[in-house]
Amino acid sequence: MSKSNKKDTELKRLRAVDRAIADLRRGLSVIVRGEGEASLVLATEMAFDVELEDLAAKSGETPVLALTAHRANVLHIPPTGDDVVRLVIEDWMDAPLMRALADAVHDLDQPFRGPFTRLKEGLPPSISAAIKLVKLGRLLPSVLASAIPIEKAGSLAESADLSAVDIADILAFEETAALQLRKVAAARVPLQAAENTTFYAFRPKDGGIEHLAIVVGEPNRRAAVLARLHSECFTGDLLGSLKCDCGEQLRGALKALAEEGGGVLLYLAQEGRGIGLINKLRAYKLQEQGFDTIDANERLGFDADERVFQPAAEMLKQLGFRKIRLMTNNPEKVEGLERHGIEIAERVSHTFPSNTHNELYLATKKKRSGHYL
Ligand SMILES: Nc1nc2c(ncn2[C@@H]2O[C@H](COP(=O)(O)OP(=O)(O)OP(=O)(O)O)[C@@H](O)[C@H]2O)c(=O)[nH]1
Ligand SMILES: [Zn+2]
Repeated sequence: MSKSNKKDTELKRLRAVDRAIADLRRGLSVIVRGEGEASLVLATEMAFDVELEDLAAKSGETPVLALTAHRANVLHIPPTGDDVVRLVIEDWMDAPLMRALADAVHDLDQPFRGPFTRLKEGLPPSISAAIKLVKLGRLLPSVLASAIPIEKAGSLAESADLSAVDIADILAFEETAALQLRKVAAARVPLQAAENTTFYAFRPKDGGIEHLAIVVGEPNRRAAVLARLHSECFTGDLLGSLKCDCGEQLRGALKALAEEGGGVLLYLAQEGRGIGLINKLRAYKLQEQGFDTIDANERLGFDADERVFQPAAEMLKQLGFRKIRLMTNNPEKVEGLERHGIEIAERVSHTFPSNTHNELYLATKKKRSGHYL
């Protein structure tokens, strides 16, 4: 395949995933196609009567409800050995119950009816990929899925005006988007903490999720450059939430970079460790109920940390920073960057005093996530 054809194909694939995400977020069903099998899927949190009727009408089948193994465990559904667990939809299960199965916020005030019947054999890869797809859309990781014959997927997509996306494209999405990142804007923005500062905006070629690199001063690219990877935190960065240490870490990093005379801060669109702001607020609600930051993520069905570090590595490389001194307490950031070709010459501790609201959060990161603190 020629270089330009390959690029066209990659863009088409990114676009197919992006379109499917947009539709799922609107409560529309989409087709996920695998090798010889396909599913029509709907995000469970968007399942109301109308959407469920539409799903059944289009597929001609009763769907199954798919959850992650984390979420199934919380619902006391025994494991199946797969990452995704499917439940049979029974007559007594209505739309509010289905949504409540996906959303842990009501676990304590609405004890679930049951027993549930789970399907133990033959998990279709299209359902696992659909869970990945709703996660990419920052929705709760649960779908309603009906099997459709693969040979009918194309005609159904056309006749019902549905998005159709291949499993392989969903699985490759984050990596492809990261490798397609390019600088689309650069401007000097003097900051209180660092007057000589330039912002670079990176955007994948398909117009997907944008990230920022903030270069302070004049970093010496021949030496290991002081660097910080900061995941977006609307509550902490902008509003000074006391539940986390993000605001202090952000401002502290800029100050340290200025004192050093040069360095780089990546501001990554990975709100809530990659689960998105709405899901982070759901996790905070669970934290009000007494669960810690990791259990809250897992009760919602997510992993403790859903971030990938390829976009960060790609931005560093494009800016000419191949060797860095990384300000972090998180061993996964060090490993994640190294895996993608960035040399970490040194890990620089990046700790700030706790307050009464974030004490437990910081202690949990140390105790359960292996953070150096
Ligand atoms: N899901 C979830 N995300 C949170 C919570 N508290 C903070 N965050 C998010 O966690 C991210 C903070 O990440 P970082 O500042 O990179 O922190 P870190 O992974 O602890 O690593 P270092 O600060 O580098 O040591 C931001 O995206 C926050 O929105 C929480 O309780 N739940
Ligand atoms: Zn935060």
